[in-house]
Amino acid sequence: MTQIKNICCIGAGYVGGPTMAVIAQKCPDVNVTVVDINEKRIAAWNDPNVENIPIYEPGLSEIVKEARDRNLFFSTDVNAAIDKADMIFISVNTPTKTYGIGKGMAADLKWIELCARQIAEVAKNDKIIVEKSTLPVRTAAALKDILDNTGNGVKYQILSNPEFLAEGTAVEDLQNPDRVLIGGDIDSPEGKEAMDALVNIYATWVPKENILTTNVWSSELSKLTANAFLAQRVSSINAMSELCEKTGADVNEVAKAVGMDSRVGSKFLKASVGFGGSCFQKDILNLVYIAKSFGLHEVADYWEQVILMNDHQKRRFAAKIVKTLYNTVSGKKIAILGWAFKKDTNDTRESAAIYVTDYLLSEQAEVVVYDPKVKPEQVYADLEYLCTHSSEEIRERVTVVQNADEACKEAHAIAVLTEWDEFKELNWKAVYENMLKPAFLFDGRRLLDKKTKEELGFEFFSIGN
Ligand SMILES: NC(=O)C1=CN([C@@H]2O[C@H](COP(=O)(O)OP(=O)(O)OC[C@H]3O[C@@H](n4cnc5c(N)ncnc54)[C@H](O)[C@@H]3O)[C@@H](O)[C@H]2O)C=CC1
Ligand SMILES: O=C(O)[C@H]1O[C@H](OP(=O)(O)OP(=O)(O)OC[C@H]2O[C@@H](n3ccc(=O)[nH]c3=O)[C@H](O)[C@@H]2O)[C@H](O)[C@@H](O)[C@@H]1O
Repeated sequence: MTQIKNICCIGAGYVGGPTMAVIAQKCPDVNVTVVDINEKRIAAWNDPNVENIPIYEPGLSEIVKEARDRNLFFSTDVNAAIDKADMIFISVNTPTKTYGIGKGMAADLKWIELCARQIAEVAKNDKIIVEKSTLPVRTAAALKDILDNTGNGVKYQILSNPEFLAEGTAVEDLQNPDRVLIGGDIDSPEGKEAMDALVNIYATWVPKENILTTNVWSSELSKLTANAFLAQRVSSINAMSELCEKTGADVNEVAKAVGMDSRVGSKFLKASVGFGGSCFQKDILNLVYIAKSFGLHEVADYWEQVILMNDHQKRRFAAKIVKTLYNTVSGKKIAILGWAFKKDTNDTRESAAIYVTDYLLSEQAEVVVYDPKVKPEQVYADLEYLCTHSSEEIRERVTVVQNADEACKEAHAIAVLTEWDEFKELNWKAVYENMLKPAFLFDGRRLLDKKTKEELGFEFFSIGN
């Protein structure tokens, strides 16, 4: 049986970093090297002060502290790590294509292909390649094509091992996963052996019955399907939130009543200003693109509606602010509480806050942002990326401050866009007193209690109520 001694992971991002840290923690006899072309990111992973690692996740810095320089290494020497490894995880970014065929929908596999070509060039002995990135179904065939055509006699097994962690709970999700999914060439002895090698890594801490093995295509497609199902639940409850606002029903009560049916389940039924994050939108768009490319237009339209509903939810929340403030926010100060796409992460990719702020800027608002974990430069970069407003305008009209009280001072309105716990604990009485009146409070996360806020004097609006 193949005994894995050296693992290399290409990509030291939100998935590669935490996933490899947990493997290194649980398997002290395996050397794990995480490599990346981004020198700044690798330097941050190696920062002597472990609090400065580039990704904020509860519990992660402790694990890095325990394993780093024991059997967990971060490096920019990609070739050396590939050469040494028996097993190579590919955990690079697979964003939506921004050019050419499939622009705005298909996954851009440029970075995946570069990894395959680099492995093909460097490898001198047989390797197990593990797709950790989220990929379109049948990508393994393309990888195999590239790897098998070098003519240097090296043999590869390609496994699909999609990651299901959610940001903000990555460590907990990795340590106690609902399931680990491994797809491989189940029909050949070599394929089976490679799968067993990866099963054995996870079996160090995951019960065997939670480790699922399938063929490669099922594994690749299951990841896109899982994200589509999760996002679809959020869009479904968000659709109901708008109907609740018109009818006097309360979306939290509806979600509870519906979710208590064990066939439905209670998770992922929290109405919000819209889902964000680097993956839901990109993975569903990718699914839509794949369906279309097979001519399955009804399938494509069905899933696309999840995205359209999400866009609508973000837009209607921003529009509600403008309409409530007497149809104009021009020159008015709006405080944005929370910029990350969910609490307990510093990741802002596709965060609803970006789109709401962009909308408010188009209405000429003055925006003040506070988020406990997001740096000012990230806020500016996120807005600039949309290209709706010039960099000068954004820097003139958007201010990023260091605490919530400062953000809310003399504001016309507050919008809560990330459900950080600390926003619940603010001195809301003082916040109210320091605002212009009437003081409007828009809760995009159903985080705050309506009754107590109204008692303080706020004009309070929350999603689905
Ligand atoms: N962020 C998340 O919570 C989850 C993400 N995924 C999937 O995992 C994959 C990675 O996602 P993230 O970690 O969020 O991305 P990320 O953007 O945080 O990290 C990717 C890293 O790969 C590096 N990279 C790209 N090409 C490279 C190359 N040729 N050689 C060396 N390094 C290279 C980049 O510099 C970057 O640091 C994506 O396919 C994503 O869909 C899956 C589950 C959860
Ligand atoms: O492939 C991925 O990247 C990951 O995508 C999601 O994880 P993540 O995006 O990190 O975070 P989620 O907890 O799923 O939240 C996504 C968005 O939906 C929102 N959401 C979530 C749940 C809910 O009930 N309501 C709601 O609005 C969150 O606020 C957030 O903006 C999935 O939950 C992970 O299983 C998957 O591995």
